[in-house]
Amino acid sequence: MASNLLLPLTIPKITSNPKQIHKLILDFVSFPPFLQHRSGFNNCMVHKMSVSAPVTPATKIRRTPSSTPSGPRIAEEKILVTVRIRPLTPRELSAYDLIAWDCTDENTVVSRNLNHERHNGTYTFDKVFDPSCPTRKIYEQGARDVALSAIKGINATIFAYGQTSSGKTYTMRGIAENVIDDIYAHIKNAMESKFVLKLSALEIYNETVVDLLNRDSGALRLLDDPEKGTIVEKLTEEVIKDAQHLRCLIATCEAQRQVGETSLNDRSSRSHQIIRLTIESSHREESGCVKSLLASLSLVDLAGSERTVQTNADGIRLKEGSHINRSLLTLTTVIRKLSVGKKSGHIPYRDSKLTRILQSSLGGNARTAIICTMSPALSHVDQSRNTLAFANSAKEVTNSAQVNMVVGEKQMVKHLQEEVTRLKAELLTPEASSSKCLRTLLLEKEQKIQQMEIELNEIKRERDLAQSQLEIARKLQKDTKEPVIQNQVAKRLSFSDHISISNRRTSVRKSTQSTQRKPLRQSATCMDPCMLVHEIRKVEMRQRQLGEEANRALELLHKEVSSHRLGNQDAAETIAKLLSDIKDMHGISNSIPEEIEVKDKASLKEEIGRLKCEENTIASLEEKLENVQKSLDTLVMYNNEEASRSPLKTKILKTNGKMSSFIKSPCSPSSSVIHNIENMAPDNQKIEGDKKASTPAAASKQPNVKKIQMMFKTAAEDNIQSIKSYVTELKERVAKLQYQKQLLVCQVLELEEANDGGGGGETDFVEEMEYPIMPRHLVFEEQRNQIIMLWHLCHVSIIHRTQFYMLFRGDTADEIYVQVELRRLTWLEQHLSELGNASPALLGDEPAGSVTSSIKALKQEREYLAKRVSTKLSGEEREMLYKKWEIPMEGKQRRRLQLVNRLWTDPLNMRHVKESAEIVAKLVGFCEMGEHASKEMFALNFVNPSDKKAWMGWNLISNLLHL
Ligand SMILES: Nc1ncnc2c1ncn2[C@@H]1O[C@H](COP(=O)(O)OP(=O)(O)OP(=O)(O)O)[C@@H](O)[C@H]1O
Repeated sequence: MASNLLLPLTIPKITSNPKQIHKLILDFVSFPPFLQHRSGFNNCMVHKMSVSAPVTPATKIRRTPSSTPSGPRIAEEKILVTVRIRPLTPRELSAYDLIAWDCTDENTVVSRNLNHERHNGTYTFDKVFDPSCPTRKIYEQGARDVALSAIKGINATIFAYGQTSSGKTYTMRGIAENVIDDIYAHIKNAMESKFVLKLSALEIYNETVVDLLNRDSGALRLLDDPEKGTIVEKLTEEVIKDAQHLRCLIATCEAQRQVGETSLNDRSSRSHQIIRLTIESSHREESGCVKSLLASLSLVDLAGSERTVQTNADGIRLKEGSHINRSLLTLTTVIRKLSVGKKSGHIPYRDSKLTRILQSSLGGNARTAIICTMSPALSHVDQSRNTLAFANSAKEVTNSAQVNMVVGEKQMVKHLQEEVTRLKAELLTPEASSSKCLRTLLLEKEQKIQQMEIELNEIKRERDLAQSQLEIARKLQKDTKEPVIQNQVAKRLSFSDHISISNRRTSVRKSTQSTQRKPLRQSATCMDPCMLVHEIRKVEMRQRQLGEEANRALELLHKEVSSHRLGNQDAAETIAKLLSDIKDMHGISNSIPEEIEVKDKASLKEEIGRLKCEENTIASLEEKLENVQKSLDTLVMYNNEEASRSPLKTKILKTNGKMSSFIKSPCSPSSSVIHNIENMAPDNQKIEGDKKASTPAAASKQPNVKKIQMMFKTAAEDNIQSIKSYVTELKERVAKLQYQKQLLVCQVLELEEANDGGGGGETDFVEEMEYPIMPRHLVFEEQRNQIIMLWHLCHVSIIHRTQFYMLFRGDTADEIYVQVELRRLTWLEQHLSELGNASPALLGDEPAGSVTSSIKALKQEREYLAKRVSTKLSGEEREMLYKKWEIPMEGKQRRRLQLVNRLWTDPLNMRHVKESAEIVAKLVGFCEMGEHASKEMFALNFVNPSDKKAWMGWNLISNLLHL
């Protein structure tokens, strides 16, 4: 869409004042090279500069301070969100529909709560317009400021969002009219500038992009341009001659757009329409050099969300409605995630063509205003609530708009050369009177111009260098996700590198401060913080394991020592100390949090702080191990002394039982020896008896007892020795871990420095990263929303939906079922749409037949459930539901069917989904089934308690499989 946007620049007369030219060039290069965004057009440089877009007090745009204190500032601004309530339509008036909303002031809309719900809805926005408000006012207060930014080189987007028939097209038509008037009024007044306006227009119909200025070109492809973002291939762009021409083209686009009749709107837009006006303004500034501003204004009229029950859509309208709802669901998800901020993780722009095309307007380089339109009618209250919920999220989304400036370098150089030639010519034909003075002056000028030419070349060279650096940085950033860099990280962590940590840290700091600062910082920036934090986590886990191992070792030691029954106060103290030491160690390792999500810069900083604190903790861990080792040495010494001083016989024999428990420990290094001892002396009592015996038999056992003593002593020493070496080993491992961790800290510090010290461009690298880890509950919620939409699109049994919805709440064990369901439904939906798009001649009646039979099955299912309403719901419950779901007073049977027909019809409204599931669950006695409703039944098939396959989406799959 953006291709061929730029016309060759025409240069008005340029000043010959070298000072001014020089200043302009300095202006031009005063932005770091990484901010000099190179456009796709030859010989032009597009600058993105900070925006100081005027903010009228009336619009009350919320602004947040720039996140980059130094360097060029990028203005961050929240999306301007307004709400327009239209008057009741003749259709609503004739149905005696009630008004359900009040605008209590110019920022607040309140639900009248005619349904007596517990929560009264009050919503506040930048502006709220009541039904009497004319479009001119809506334009002035909710769109003009943003729209006219396009004249100043800032991309702008205005879009209307709302349910079908809420007045989006009506509003956008008025906005476009006003924009055209204002833009041409501005052009008329800006005599010093030249404007080139171009128009392109497209619609997204059933997920197909169509050129509204040339429908014959068929479906257009979306391409990803690394610099320009998503572009539409081969989209026509018309150069606008004047206001009348522009109006005419917009009218043509409107006439080309897909429109159809539904029960809610005679002329319902069945596609999303995007009209893009590109404005390029070149003007002569005081400095006299050419600069152009280039921006686009997108006017977006979305198709409206619709409930099948209300539109009574079938056939082609149903298919259109499904596509509309689906892309709006993606838009809602994108907005919801953007509103949460960086914690939200991946933003699914690519899930629909609409969000791909609008990506830069949603959280990107544009100023955006959204006008949410809604019907005041009570019959649409749920849909209006959805719109307001969308508006609520949208008002939290922040954009970073920049001025897009274009400078034609070739023209500048050419002009300078012309200037030199002109001055030379003047020199050759001097006027007699002032010849000398003029000659000197011209010589001076010539010198200056030469100097400037040199400078210009230098600037060009710098720019090329910066661009190539940027390319390398980008490439590196891409590469960080690949194994090569992971290997590099691993290399950096390897212990073969014997440079001391402090040296390394100093060298890192020095190098970042040196003249080589940029490449180093770039490489640091390219290190994925997630990867670093992941490495730190691994180290911490190993530390925890070491703590546990040390704990086990000390417990063994404790058993070993107590088995000797030293009975000595010193030894008891030693043991107590050892145990408390090891507990401390364990505590330290346990105090390391298992999981910290590091998703944004703030938490990364927190993480760095925590790591810094932990250096002390690790030091104390080392100290404790040192103490443990000392204590062990003491024990060994004590043991040896004891062995030489007093016979251990009695004590050892008495503790035989305890030793055996130690023997069985897998850590015992002398189990075979002790095992022999066990066989030789199986019972304390017996040996005690033996000891006292004076019979020859008893006497014959005396040498055995000595042998046993010796063996016990050796075994005990062996054990202590092996535990000692084990502790030494642990100590070494902790030291290694500390080294490893400090390396990581160094890397994180590098990263921090690179982020803090760098200009906006480098910060962007980090901020733009999409962190892959997303909390499980959010993933589940996301997937469940998709499933709900797919159920709706594939006409899956509502009993199946209910059971699935009620059973799977996001436990870890549910993941597999959710995956299976999602895959199966995605497959089904894809096949349905493929069949839907295929030529009927190729397929005969099959796809239509499959869909029809599913819809029929769903209808039968609803009839079945309607019959159960009177038996499964009490009279009171029924009345309450009729009231709540606005079921008109008609025959009993009809009311029941109407109630059931409304269940599971609004996949975008989670409250509706939950309530529907609860009602269906009651109707089929799902709550009573309790444990019988096993999750496993979802593993293979769509299910239904009554086993009527016709009700399942399954029969649809079977049909498809037979194609
Ligand atoms: N502010 C308003 N004042 C008077 N009439 C309005 C207003 N807004 C909308 N209408 C009328 O309401 C009807 C529906 O409006 P419109 O076609 O603009 O809705 P929409 O949201 O674009 O619907 P869809 O999504 O189905 O295309 C039209 O007849 C339109 O003239």
